[in-house]
Amino acid sequence: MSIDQFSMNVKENIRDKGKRDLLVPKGLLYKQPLVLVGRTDVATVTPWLAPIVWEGTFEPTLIDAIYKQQNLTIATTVFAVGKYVRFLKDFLETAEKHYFLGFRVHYYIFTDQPEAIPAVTLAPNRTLTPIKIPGSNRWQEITLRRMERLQEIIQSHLIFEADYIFSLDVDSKFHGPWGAESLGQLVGALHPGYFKANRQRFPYERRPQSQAYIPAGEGDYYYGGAVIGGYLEDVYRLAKTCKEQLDIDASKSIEAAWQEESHLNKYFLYNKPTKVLSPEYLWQNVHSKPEEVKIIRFTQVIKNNAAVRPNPIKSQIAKGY
Ligand SMILES: CC(=O)N[C@H]1[C@@H](OP(=O)(O)OP(=O)(O)OC[C@H]2O[C@@H](n3ccc(=O)[nH]c3=O)[C@H](O)[C@@H]2O)O[C@H](CO)[C@H](O)[C@@H]1O
Ligand SMILES: [Mn+2]
Repeated sequence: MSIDQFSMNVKENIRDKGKRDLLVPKGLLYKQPLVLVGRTDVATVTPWLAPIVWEGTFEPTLIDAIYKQQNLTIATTVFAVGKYVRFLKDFLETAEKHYFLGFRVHYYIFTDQPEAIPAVTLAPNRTLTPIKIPGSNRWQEITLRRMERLQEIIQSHLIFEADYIFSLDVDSKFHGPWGAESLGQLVGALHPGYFKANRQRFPYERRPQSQAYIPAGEGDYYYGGAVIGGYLEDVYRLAKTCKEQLDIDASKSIEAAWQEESHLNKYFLYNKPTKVLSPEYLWQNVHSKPEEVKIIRFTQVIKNNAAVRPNPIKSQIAKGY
């Protein structure tokens, strides 16, 4: 399928469903939005005027009511290769308690062991499709290959089946509500290790030979590779671009500091996300919870990399925190 054909299919898909207007059910009651009252301890908007989503910046009753009317399907892709299948049970069980409750969610589990997917009871309107892929003896290969798989599945299936997509790390658990406030055209999440850091400290790729190179003095935020979301068309373009950049790097035998996460950061620098999720949506319990983080919605579980990765390397076991 050509890109033009693909874009047309996406547009048809959207037009047919008549979605994306923010229609509110008549008579819905919610707290008055006040122009002079809001979060003052954190930035709630980027310099390019994309919302940064924090507790207290949105009204869940209102947002959910708006988006429920759109009859959406949220595709959610998760990779569980090798020993990472052990994370699926908690991931799915906690997602069923907190993630897009009341919405149609379609999980796509990419794994080398479909038989090891645990039988978790899903709420009505929620389904799970296993997709068998080969294993690998390098964890870096598994994480970076996600971009290629994402591109393929969006193009071949998801544009016909879903309205939004999230790609999430499997070594994660939900602890608090994650709903329609996270939806947008192109969505990234702030990495919990760097939201207070000076941009000089961000672990961007710093070698000019890599396509993921970000020069000193540039960069907005450090985004985590564990959460990518948006419209299918936009995430398709992101995945396709990152995959191409990863291939160019591979042809020069260079691998960016944090694989596809480095390429994602490069992409978001020049193709800004339209919505940015605060670290509430990507937490790690190794950090003590600061005052600004009122609620933790999604965390990376503390894992013993040596025990779960096919090729643990000491220097890569901890990222600058
Ligand atoms: C919090 C966060 O933003 N994490 C990112 C970070 O390290 P992480 O330490 O979070 O990377 P990770 O080991 O969790 O790997 C990322 C994901 O790849 C999959 N996987 C990985 C290895 C394996 O053997 N089997 C398997 O299925 C699995 O879905 C996992 O969640 O950097 C990685 C790239 O270097 C990814 O960008 C991660 O998203
Ligand atoms: Mn992870």
